[in-house]
Amino acid sequence: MKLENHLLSILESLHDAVLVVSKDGTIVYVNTAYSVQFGVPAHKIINRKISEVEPQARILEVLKTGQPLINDYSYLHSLNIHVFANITPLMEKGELIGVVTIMKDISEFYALQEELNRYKTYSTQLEEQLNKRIFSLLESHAPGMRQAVNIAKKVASSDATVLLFGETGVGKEVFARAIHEASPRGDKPFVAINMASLPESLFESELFGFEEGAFTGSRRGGKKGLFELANGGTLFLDEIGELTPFLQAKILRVLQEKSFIKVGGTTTHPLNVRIIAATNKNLQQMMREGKFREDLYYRLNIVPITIPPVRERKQDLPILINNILGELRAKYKKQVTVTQEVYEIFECYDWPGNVRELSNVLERMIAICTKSYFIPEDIPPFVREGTSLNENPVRSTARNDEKAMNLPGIIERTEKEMLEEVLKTSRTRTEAIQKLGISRKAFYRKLKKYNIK
Ligand SMILES: Nc1ncnc2c1ncn2[C@@H]1O[C@H](COP(=O)(O)OP(=O)(O)OP(=O)(O)O)[C@@H](O)[C@H]1O
Repeated sequence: MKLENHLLSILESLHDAVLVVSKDGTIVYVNTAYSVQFGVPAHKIINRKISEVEPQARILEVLKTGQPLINDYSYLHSLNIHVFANITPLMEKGELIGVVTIMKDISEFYALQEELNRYKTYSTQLEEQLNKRIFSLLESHAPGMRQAVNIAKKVASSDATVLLFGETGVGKEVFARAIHEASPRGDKPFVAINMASLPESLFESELFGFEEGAFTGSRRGGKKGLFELANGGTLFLDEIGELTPFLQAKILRVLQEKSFIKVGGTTTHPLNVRIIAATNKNLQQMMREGKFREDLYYRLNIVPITIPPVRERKQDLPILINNILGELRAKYKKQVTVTQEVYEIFECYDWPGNVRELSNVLERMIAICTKSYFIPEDIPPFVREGTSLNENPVRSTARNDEKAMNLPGIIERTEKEMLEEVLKTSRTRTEAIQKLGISRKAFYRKLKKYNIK
């Protein structure tokens, strides 16, 4: 078979549209696929100039440059379609004699792509809204806390292991739950395990479960362990710093092998969980002292997030109080508000037990409160006293007798002296505000109250 004789038949048999223009831009050929796909009979287009038919045709560019355009997207105004085309110069003896275009109508694909993009935008918006709701408890004005929340939001969508650092009661579990809920595993279980409360003897059966007959008196049908209950979801390993070296080795093996064997069993069960661990211990220090395994530390410390204590984010007290009171109001069926004086006393306390302590204090206050607002007298004495005692132990000890006589007066005097002292040793008022750890508003209110210029 002599191919040259059959070239036209070959072009006619193609399913892609073919259009050939001569050097001067005249359309000299379109194949049947072109006419069928675009609904243009050959006689209506042949001998017309491409520049008239489609003034912005990319073919004109190839005619001008002699350079091919491969997999080139364009929109054909004359036909109202989107096409992908290979536009190739036809050369003879080194000279351009025309251009051949092979195109595919991708309008349907294009429409689907557009729809997909619309859905993607919509799902991103929904995800953002969901994230906003999930992380709403962790809203903050403090840079350290905002940074922690931002990392949590970013890492939520992945399966990366997260290690949460923070003092007791800062909200490590609240963070872990938020990361879980915002993750693709959000509709699967979230299982929290407090490592400090697990005795070594029960560790394996609690975590891995046991098979029927694993030991005398073991339950019929065996028992699922926490690892199995968390399957597909998130496992929150709280107080990881409390694990004994023996248990550290056990946990490490499971994390390395991503599988576990039930007590009394031989079958290996795959572990499909996302791990979030938390500690209030300095794990690096523990590693240096040989109390925490390095390999376990590095396996857990993929994405570390440090949650600052409340004393470093006192500007968040109104948000935290609002969050907590929201629940307490419903629980106690009382509509209680917080007065400015109460805020100010709260701001001066260091909250060593962090959000948990704040929550307990508010609950204690709401439980005994008979008015529709809290006043300083509703605040437990240790918080009110902490206001002056924490700030200057020497001065407060010296005034113990006086304190017993007139506590509010002493608090005020001490506060005034502290303000004057901090102002004296600060270059700017902003610096003083930072040192005092109170809001700008509270700072200026106090200056006015004590007539400090
Ligand atoms: N941002 C917040 N808004 C409202 N309540 C919060 C917030 N953060 C924490 N809490 C509440 O404070 C208490 C302590 O929080 P959580 O248990 O998450 O702290 P933790 O750091 O895990 O504590 P621990 O170190 O003792 O395990 C809980 O009752 C929790 O609901």
